[in-house]
Amino acid sequence: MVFFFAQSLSILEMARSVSRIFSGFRCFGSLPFGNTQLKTQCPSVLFRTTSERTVVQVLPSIFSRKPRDFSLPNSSWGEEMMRLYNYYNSQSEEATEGQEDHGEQWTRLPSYNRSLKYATGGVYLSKIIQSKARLFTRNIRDPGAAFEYVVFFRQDKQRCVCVFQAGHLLEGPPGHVHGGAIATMIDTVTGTHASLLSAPVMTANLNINYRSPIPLGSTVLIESTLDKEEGKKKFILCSVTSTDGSRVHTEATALFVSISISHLLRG
Ligand SMILES: CCCCCCCCCCCCCCCC(=O)SCCNC(=O)CCNC(=O)[C@H](O)C(C)(C)COP(=O)(O)OP(=O)(O)OC[C@H]1O[C@@H](n2cnc3c(N)ncnc32)[C@H](O)[C@@H]1OP(=O)(O)O
Repeated sequence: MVFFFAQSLSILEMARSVSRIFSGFRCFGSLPFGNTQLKTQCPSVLFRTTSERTVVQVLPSIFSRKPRDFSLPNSSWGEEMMRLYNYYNSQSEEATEGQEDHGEQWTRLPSYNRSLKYATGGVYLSKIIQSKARLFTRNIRDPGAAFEYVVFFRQDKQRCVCVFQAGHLLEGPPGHVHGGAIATMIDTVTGTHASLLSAPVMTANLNINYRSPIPLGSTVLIESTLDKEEGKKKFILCSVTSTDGSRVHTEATALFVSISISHLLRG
């Protein structure tokens, strides 16, 4: 279960927004959740029952520990993964001060192993929903064993590109990546894209055509573009190709629907 807060903003605002996602939930207000209400008061967070008994009060220092950003290079990243990371990263420097930013550069999106833990107040939502919850794609400790990926976003083109290296634990057909693992990555990239447009969102529909198998251990590009927006619906197109673009592995369309937080808490 994943949700995030972001707005469609200029690229500099976007970068700030990305870092805010995980420090978000500040001044979250109160949320209806069965008989329990979560009330935040900046700078401290109060978690109360309906009888107004304070269960715990937390100071901001608890949230200051910096989480690991899994979208940064590690020793398992192969040559092609590093080459593409460096390529997109070299085009993603922040605009210098005073320079107008039109979102014409790539922005690398950080990626953590929990959706909620590092959000101010979110730790309590995390406890309510499931205290041991971890992001599906980031829950295998052995670097390189499963999903190694980094997502970049370009606002002016409404495009995400993900460099994905598929580890040995993702085997489906012998020597090749499992279709469910490919679907997971498509959902992740298109879901990230949709959430940048308006969050929180959930996948309503995902259509996938598998065109050619992806060799295990290889690096591929997953690209998403915004097809159209209709009210709270976001239609996203996605393709998975070899890194030189010569081979189409997978094509997909995805529909995301904006939801309210209470939709998630209802279960
Ligand atoms: C800055 C950012 C950094 C990002 C940092 C990243 C953090 C890391 C990222 C990881 C990213 C992972 C992303 C994973 C995302 C999931 O995997 S979500 C999990 C899988 N999805 C689910 O479990 C969803 C289950 N379904 C539901 O909850 C509800 O059916 C939905 C989808 C929310 C829709 O319910 P609803 O809000 O009541 O909407 P409803 O009124 O029924 O329909 C609204 C509209 O959508 C249409 N619709 C609804 N469902 C469908 C459907 N299946 N097909 C076609 N149309 C549909 C309706 O027809 C309606 O259309 P209109 O009449 O408005 O034209």
